[in-house]
Amino acid sequence: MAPKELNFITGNKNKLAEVKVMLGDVVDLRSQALDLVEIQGSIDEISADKCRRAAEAVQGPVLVEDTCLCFNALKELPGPYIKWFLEALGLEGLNNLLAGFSDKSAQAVCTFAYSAGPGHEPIIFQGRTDGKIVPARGPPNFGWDPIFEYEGKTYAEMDKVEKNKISHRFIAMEKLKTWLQEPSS
Ligand SMILES: O=c1nc[nH]c2c1ncn2[C@H]1C[C@H](O)[C@@H](COP(=O)(O)OP(=O)(O)OP(=O)(O)O)O1
Ligand SMILES: [Mg+2]
Repeated sequence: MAPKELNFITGNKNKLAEVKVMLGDVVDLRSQALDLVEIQGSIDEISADKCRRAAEAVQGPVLVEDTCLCFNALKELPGPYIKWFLEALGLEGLNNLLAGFSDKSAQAVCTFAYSAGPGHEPIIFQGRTDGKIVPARGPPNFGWDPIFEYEGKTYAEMDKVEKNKISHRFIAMEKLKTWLQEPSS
C-alpha cells in the first residue's frame, strides 16, 4: 500500500529541492542526508540495492533516487557512474569523451526506489529524457545541467519550472505520484 509520508534519503541538496517542488502536497516529505554505498550493476540493480541499504540504515520506510547520464556513442556509459566521471573530468572532460564520435546523443535517467522497510522489496519508478551533450552553457548550479541539451536549451539554461516539466526526474516522479495516489485496496 502507498505510504502517506516519504523519507527521502539523499546527500544531494539539489535533488531534494526538485523532489520537494514536484511532490507538492501529495505526501509529507521528510529527508535524511546519508551517503549510501552504491554498487556496480544495471540501473535497476543499483537503485534497488541503494534502497535496501537506506532502509537498513534508518530501520524504516525510505525513498532513494539514482541518476544516470548515458552517452549513446559509449554504449550508455558513464551511466550510473556519472558522478565519478563528472568529479574527475569536469564538464569539458565529459564533452571530450565524445570528441571522436559524431553521435552526441545522451539520455538522462532518473530511478526512484521505494521500500516499506528492511526486508521489503524495493519498487522502482523510472523516467528518461533524450538530449545531447554540448559544451557548457548556463549557470553551473547543478551537476551536469550545463552540458545536457534538450530541444535547443541546456537544463542549466532553463528555469526550474521549465526543467521540471520535461526532466528525467519529472517523468519518474509522475509515475511515483500515480502510485502514491492510487486508492488503497
Ligand atoms: O538533474 C540533474 N542535473 C544535473 N546533474 C544531476 C542531476 N541529478 C543528479 N545529478 C548529478 C549528481 C551526481 O553527480 C550524479 C548522480 O549521482 P547520484 O548518486 O544519483 O547522486 P548523488 O550521489 O549526488 O546523491 P544521492 O545521495 O541521492 O546518491 O549526477
Ligand atoms: Mg549517490
